[in-house]
Amino acid sequence: MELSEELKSLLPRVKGVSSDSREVKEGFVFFAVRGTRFDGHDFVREALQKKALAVVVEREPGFKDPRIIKVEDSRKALAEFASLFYGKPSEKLKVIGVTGTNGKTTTTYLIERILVESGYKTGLMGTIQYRLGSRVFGSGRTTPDPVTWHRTLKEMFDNGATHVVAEVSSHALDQHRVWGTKFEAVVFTNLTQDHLDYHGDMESYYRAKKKLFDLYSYGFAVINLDDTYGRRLAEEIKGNIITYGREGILRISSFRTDFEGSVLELSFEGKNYKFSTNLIGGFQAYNLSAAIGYALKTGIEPGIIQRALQGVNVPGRFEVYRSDRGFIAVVDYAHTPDAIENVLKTIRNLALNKVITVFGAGGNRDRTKRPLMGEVADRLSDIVVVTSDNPRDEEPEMIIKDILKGIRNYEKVIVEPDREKAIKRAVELADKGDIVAILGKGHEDYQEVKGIKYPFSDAQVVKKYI
Ligand SMILES: CC(=O)N[C@H]1[C@@H](OP(=O)(O)OP(=O)(O)OC[C@H]2O[C@@H](n3ccc(=O)[nH]c3=O)[C@H](O)[C@@H]2O)O[C@H](CO)[C@@H](O)[C@@H]1O[C@H](C)C(=O)N[C@@H](C)C(=O)N[C@H](CCC(=O)O)C(=O)O
Ligand SMILES: Nc1ncnc2c1ncn2[C@@H]1O[C@H](COP(=O)(O)OP(=O)(O)OP(=O)(O)O)[C@@H](O)[C@H]1O
Ligand SMILES: N[C@H](CCC[C@H](N)C(=O)O)C(=O)O
Ligand SMILES: [Mg+2]
Repeated sequence: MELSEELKSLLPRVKGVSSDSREVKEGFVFFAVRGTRFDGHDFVREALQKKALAVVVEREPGFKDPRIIKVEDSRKALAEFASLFYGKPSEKLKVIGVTGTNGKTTTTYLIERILVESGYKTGLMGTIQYRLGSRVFGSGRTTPDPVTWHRTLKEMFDNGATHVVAEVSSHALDQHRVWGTKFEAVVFTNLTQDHLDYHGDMESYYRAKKKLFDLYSYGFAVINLDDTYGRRLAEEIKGNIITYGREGILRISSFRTDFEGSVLELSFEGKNYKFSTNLIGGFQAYNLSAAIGYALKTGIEPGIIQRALQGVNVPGRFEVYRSDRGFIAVVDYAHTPDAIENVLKTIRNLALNKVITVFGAGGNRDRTKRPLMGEVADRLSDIVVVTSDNPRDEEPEMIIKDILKGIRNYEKVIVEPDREKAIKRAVELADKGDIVAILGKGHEDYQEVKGIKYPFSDAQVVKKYI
């Protein structure tokens, strides 16, 4: 989508860009976008009163002003304009976008490690934070609004970055948060149930993800062929695609994992490779394959890839804590049915004795995944402690009720809405050879209740009681 000459002609005089009237100052261009809670068009007058240079709307606000400019899609116009305002940073960098239900954070950390090991100054943007090396540029949404997105790319470029690896969420794609970005490569990890509260159904969820592969410009795509939607995507899009999986162009031939780490054997373009990593979990075969596929395609030496994979640290993903009472606790970010299935299958295989699972579900998120999470935890655990995650604006007891609907063996279930008490209880129940899985919050250092983020960390609580 091209911006109008009228809009482009403003650029030399623009002092700032925003879609939030509360941030507008003199000389800003304000973009009115319709959202889930507000309609930005209700704040056009406020922006004009604050001496905005121009106000971009999708529909006439019911009064005239020479500064009002009408466009077809104000979200796209906002992102495109922000990109121009910040000097089209994605065209000065190599931007790698990773999307999918699970594995985005892990895969971006893997690619960042490999690029840094190769000597590239590499930015990272995603769920945990936006950083360049140890310098943090922000945090918040997994993928931020368009102004934050393009500004952060510019700031990273100004600080010497040559590459930026970023998670691109389905919400972001649906809201055109990264519109106007040119990608070096785009990666699809998998698509399983999550965020149906927002997308409504899996088809819409898939269509949102697919935008990254058919509406954006990129050099090549890396797609998981062992995922149903990945296979469909690889068939539906045209372009330079590297598939990965048991039958991919990058073919996984074997994978072993235990508490010491994992070994992946694969073949790619007629050569066989063997990589070892400190990461643990059967599902890591796929995150590793996506990252290695990107690296090999861009000509990074296997020896450098191997060195990078030895020391990967993804906060809150399969963090292992050992007790001197002979059991292990694992803190992990799994908060969807598929993620819980994947992490508990690995834990089931590694446990010498019982598996005790502690988890809840986020409030103001997909309600329909809750019983499915309960069913998986029930099937793969010996004891299940159902507790709270981030209740947000919902009642914890109501969220727990939704989860219990998926559980059949009530004799193995303990309900404890207080997350610290739930973890304490699980650790007290653990015997030698057991594994206690504490799922859903991972790296999060807060518990969000009715708009307030109270300090809370699974890892801190585990260390207190283990
Ligand atoms: C459902 C959703 O994605 N909402 C995001 C979206 O808000 P929205 O478009 O619905 O905006 P709104 O709040 O209705 O307001 C509409 C417009 O009016 C403007 N406004 C509003 C008030 C006012 O006084 N003046 C004014 O101009 C707002 O600035 C906005 O532009 O755009 C906002 C600005 O970028 C985001 O902060 C907000 O994230 C909410 C808080 C959120 O919780 N989002 C989560 C679900 C999310 O985005 N998650 C994904 C995926 C997570 C993952 O799976 O990893 C993520 O990328 O983080
Ligand atoms: N490739 C994968 N397939 C299935 N499950 C995975 C995969 N990678 C990680 N997981 C599980 O999903 C959890 C989330 O992983 P990660 O944070 O990398 O995903 P994400 O896509 O960034 O999630 P989010 O969308 O919530 O930010 C992990 O803690 C692990 O339990
Ligand atoms: N512990 C969080 C993880 C989800 C966070 C992110 N994926 C989102 O949906 O905002 C929750 O279940 O609420
Ligand atoms: Mg993430």
